[in-house]
Amino acid sequence: MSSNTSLPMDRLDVALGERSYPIHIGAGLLSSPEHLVAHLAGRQVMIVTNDVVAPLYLPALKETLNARDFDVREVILPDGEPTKTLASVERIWDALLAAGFNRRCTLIALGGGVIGDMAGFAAASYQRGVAFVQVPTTLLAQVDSSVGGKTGVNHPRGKNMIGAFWQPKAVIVDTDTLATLPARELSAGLAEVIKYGLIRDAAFLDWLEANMTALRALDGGAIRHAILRSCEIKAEVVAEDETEQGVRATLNLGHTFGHAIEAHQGYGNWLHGEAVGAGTMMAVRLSADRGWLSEADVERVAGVLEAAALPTVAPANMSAADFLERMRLDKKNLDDRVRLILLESLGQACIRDDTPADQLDRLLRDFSRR
Ligand SMILES: NC(=O)c1ccc[n+]([C@@H]2O[C@H](COP(=O)([O-])OP(=O)(O)OC[C@H]3O[C@@H](n4cnc5c(N)ncnc54)[C@H](O)[C@@H]3O)[C@@H](O)[C@H]2O)c1
Ligand SMILES: O=C(O)C(=O)C[C@@H](O)[C@H](O)[C@H](O)COP(=O)(O)O
Ligand SMILES: [Zn+2]
Repeated sequence: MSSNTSLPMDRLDVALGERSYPIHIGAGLLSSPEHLVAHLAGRQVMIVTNDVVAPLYLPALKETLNARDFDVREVILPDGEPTKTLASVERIWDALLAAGFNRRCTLIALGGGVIGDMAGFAAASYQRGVAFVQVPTTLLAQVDSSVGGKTGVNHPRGKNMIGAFWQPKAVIVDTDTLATLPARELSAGLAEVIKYGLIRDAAFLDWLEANMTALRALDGGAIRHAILRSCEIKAEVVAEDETEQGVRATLNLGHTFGHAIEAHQGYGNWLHGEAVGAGTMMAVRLSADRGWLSEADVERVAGVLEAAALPTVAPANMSAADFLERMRLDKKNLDDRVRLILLESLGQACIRDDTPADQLDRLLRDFSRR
């Protein structure tokens, strides 16, 4: 732990050469904006947020930046996954142009993953690229979406189909913001936390099983450890493979199925983390069908997902054909094979495009029948 303010704080770095950046994690960081201010490119600052987060956290952030003489503007978008569209990004571009902001401006993404992904894409594309800082306020954004530079929007045919890799200048995680997060959203974030244990750290999975009650009760120590270990794993993977040529794809465990669920159900009806929960169960079942996991492993994963109050079955209204139609469009596919993230063991992921068609079909039918 490093501490260069009066607040206890952890610091990690995402090692990407000249695009490297810090992740600061601590309680109350929004009220001590030094870390944020250090990463603002010039005086022009555009805060991008939504109408749920704005009343909670925008006034204090604006006040501290105004007090330091920044030219602070804001865009307040409607809440939710349905607004993760190019039209919303256009609203951010419009606000930047209306303010006369130049290439030395900085965007601040204040909110969950939806805001972070859109603000990041607006930053990647405004005047061919300006700085942005992530201030994630959901657990999901604090453990996953704020780190790694995947930015973009949804297309009706598929999740995150339009976007760019564009790294933030810093990630500022104020764990106090989780106090206002609805329980359903906390569970959605836990899906990505569980993912890290499954793909890369069996000991972390053991720890999650033992600490799920504390996490759901927002125990400070447990939350801090979960965020720190998740960010460490994500930073490590991203540093190894920034643009998903290989190992980064393992961060997609459960997502091929999950993204199909989100798009098919209509964006926002199943939360991203909920769809990833069900999708993870499908990937785990398939890994067992392929002979890599035991039935006891499958039960363990179902147990930890259920303890996090996440779904472990697919939506009743989705057929195998519905799944396959969406899965064929997945960004990981390189030719006409479906590329899936599976588990060789709990804590060890693999990337496979050799699932026999009849085995995949049986899995999809089994999950569709539940
Ligand atoms: N870029 C990446 O690497 C990456 C990784 C994972 C997920 N994602 C994307 O992130 C999105 C999901 O992010 P999310 O789960 O944060 O959803 P979200 O951004 O919709 O936020 C969830 C809900 O919580 C509200 N909220 C945010 N902070 C709050 C707070 N502190 N108190 C009360 N309410 C608060 C939001 O307004 C929203 O209603 C999806 O679009 C997903 O595709 C991206
Ligand atoms: O950072 C990554 O890489 C991930 O895959 C993290 C995922 O949790 C996240 O949902 C991501 O947005 C999915 O990316 P996509 O390329 O499958 O759209
Ligand atoms: Zn995800």
